[in-house]
Amino acid sequence: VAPQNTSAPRVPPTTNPALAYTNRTPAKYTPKDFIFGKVIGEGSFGTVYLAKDIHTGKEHAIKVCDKRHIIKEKKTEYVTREKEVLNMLAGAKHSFVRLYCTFQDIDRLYFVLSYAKNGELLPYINKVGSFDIECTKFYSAEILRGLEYLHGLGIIHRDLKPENILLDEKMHVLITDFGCTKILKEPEVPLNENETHVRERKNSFVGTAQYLSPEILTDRNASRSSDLWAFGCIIYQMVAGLPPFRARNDYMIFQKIQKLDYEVPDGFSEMAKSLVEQLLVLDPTQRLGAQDEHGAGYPSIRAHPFFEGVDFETLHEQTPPPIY
Ligand SMILES: Nc1ncnc2c1ncn2[C@@H]1O[C@H](COP(=O)(O)OP(=O)(O)OP(=O)(O)O)[C@@H](O)[C@H]1O
Ligand SMILES: O=C(O)C[C@H](Cc1nc2cc(Cl)cc(Cl)c2[nH]1)c1ccc(Cl)cc1
Ligand SMILES: O=C(O)C[C@H](Cc1nc2cc(Cl)cc(Cl)c2[nH]1)c1ccc(Cl)cc1
Repeated sequence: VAPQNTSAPRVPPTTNPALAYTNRTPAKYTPKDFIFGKVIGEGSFGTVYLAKDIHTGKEHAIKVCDKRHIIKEKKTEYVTREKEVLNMLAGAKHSFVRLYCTFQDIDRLYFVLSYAKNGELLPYINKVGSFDIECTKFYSAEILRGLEYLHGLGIIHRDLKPENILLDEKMHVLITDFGCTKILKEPEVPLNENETHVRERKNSFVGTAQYLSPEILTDRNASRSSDLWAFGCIIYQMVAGLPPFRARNDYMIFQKIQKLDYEVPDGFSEMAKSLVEQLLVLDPTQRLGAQDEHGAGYPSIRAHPFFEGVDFETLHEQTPPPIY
């Protein structure tokens, strides 16, 4: 406790909880260091709670996983790997849901994550129908920054879609990777020459198939370029309000993807159309950015006229354009 300054007038200890935070955080957290609030989501592993760190007042999303369930589902490997991935992302100053700390008690594992106060990106696209060009440029640029960082670490997301793009309090992008609710074991994807971190993938056909690239559908061999395809689908969706490959069921969606069967609606911005057309290319090696040198970001995508005027280096300091 700070030494009492005797010369100052005696004031009653504050009753304002905001001033009661010591900001001294414990070396190892326990559940008692948090005030658990409402449930913000039910996952396949456990429950995600809104929680407040009693030392800092900071809000977090805490993913609480039941150990017995993880063991029963034989998913300790997956959970351990997701923890590794999240730890690798800890260096990212932006763009990702971050893992602040982990701890356990007798029955549960606790992942203390950044809290995406404004939820998923998708409802914002649905609410306004489609983004104006300023919003599309800003949010595509923030997602691109995330992909550059992720691919720079040799990590491929493999399941990039609007549901995995969350928004923080200031409406900046926080990429995460919610596993699919049913996680079916899938043969280990072979490590390709430059991929250092193979993430065990759940059966990616569960959940939304609309953003899957042709190569994931056919030979399951994902590469960084698979994320560029998904990136193209998301840009299309921000402009058109709907994903490019739509059909009544997954099988028909797969057909359309493999035949590159999509239309660009009237009124679709020419610049965005040009960028989308260069990302939605069946041959992964021919997608814009696929030839860029690994680990040096995507200069050829940044250079596309669509991103004219975007300052990529200061995105996270900029105020996101209003979505209306
Ligand atoms: N960091 C977060 N901030 C805000 N909301 C979150 C956060 N993490 C999860 N949620 C919410 O909780 C819901 C469930 O999260 P969870 O990650 O468990 O989903 P899941 O798809 O079952 O993933 P997994 O299979 O890996 O558990 C999400 O759909 C999301 O709405
Ligand atoms: O303290 C650490 O970091 C290491 C432990 C390791 C660990 N203990 C486990 C117990 C079970 Cl039942 C399952 C997994 Cl995946 C487990 N992983 C741990 C604790 C909490 C969390 Cl969220 C992850 C891993
Ligand atoms: O918040 C979630 O549900 C996702 C996280 C894991 C997670 N995997 C990721 C992979 C990538 Cl590439 C990026 C982020 Cl931010 C990622 N986050 C997670 C944490 C714990 C467990 Cl048990 C499963 C998944």
